[in-house]
Amino acid sequence: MTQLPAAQSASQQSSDGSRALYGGKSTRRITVRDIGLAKDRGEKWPMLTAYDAMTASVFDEAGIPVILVGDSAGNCHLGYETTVPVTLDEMTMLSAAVVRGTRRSLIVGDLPFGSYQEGPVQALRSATRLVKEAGVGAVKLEGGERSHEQIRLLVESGIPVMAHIGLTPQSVHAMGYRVQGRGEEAAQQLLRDAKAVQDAGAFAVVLELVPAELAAEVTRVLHIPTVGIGAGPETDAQVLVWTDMLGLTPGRVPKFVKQYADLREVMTGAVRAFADDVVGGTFPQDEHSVH
Ligand SMILES: Nc1nc(=O)c2c([nH]1)NC[C@@H]1CN(c3ccc(C(=O)N[C@@H](CCC(=O)O)C(=O)O)cc3)CN21
Ligand SMILES: CC(C)C(=O)C(=O)O
Ligand SMILES: [Mg+2]
Repeated sequence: MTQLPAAQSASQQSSDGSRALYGGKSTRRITVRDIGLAKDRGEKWPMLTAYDAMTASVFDEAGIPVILVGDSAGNCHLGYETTVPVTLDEMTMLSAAVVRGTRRSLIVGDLPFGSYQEGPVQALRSATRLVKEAGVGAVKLEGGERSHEQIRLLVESGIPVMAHIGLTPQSVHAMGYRVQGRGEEAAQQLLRDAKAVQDAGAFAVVLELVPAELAAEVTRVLHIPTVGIGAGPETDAQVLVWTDMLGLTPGRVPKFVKQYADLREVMTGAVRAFADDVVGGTFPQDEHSVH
């Protein structure tokens, strides 16, 4: 039996930030339990999507505690128009790559459209693939009251579930990409959805494109963490699609995106410099050659 050094066990009981999800000392893989404890401490945390091992390794090394292998891979990685065509085979392959590229981040795999809507048994079969074949620590699925039986069976089976309510993009053909929870009736429905996923055992819930005041109320009422995207500043966590926040997504991005870099411009400049060098005969030079 290895004994914990005294200094380490003392620091784990302190409130000096050493246990923080972001900026903390621990190098082991983060668990859903750690996520729950962060809410009790009032600690906010960041989440980003990733769809490949290399990008995920950057976020892991930067200390991002939770990485979502989102089905936004459909439009951000695989070239589809929406998330609707994404298959469970595709999500399994991308999730496995993200797990392989990371050491500390909790990896959440998105269940794609059609892989859980038939019912709890189908949901369990699909989630089991992401856990066994890809190695994710949790799965995410869309829907509040309508998905509570799926959430309950997964959680009873030992698979942690992140729920996702408000705008649920897999339902784009039914609801469009519109703000959810506006008006008294829609706000009551969102609150019922939030309580339903918490009661079913979800460890966290994404609130997408809901009014900031309503997201704040849901965050106060729930004991599980809320993860906002277009849901104002009061949620326990914030998530963005990585290609949006780093300026790689072509064309228009949603209004809730803050762009922290312009990777499309950086990459275009570098690629043109390479092409100019090749055409002009200035690459390769002697240092890039073998003799
Ligand atoms: N690149 C990307 N970023 C995302 O955030 C994202 C995806 N893809 N794909 C999956 C879902 C779909 N999401 C979306 C898609 C469109 C809007 C959108 O058009 N929103 C309008 C506001 C609409 C309204 O006010 O009712 C906007 O201008 O922000 C929002 C979220 C979020 N997710
Ligand atoms: C936008 C987030 C929450 C998502 O579900 C995705 O990236 O697929
Ligand atoms: Mg998704």
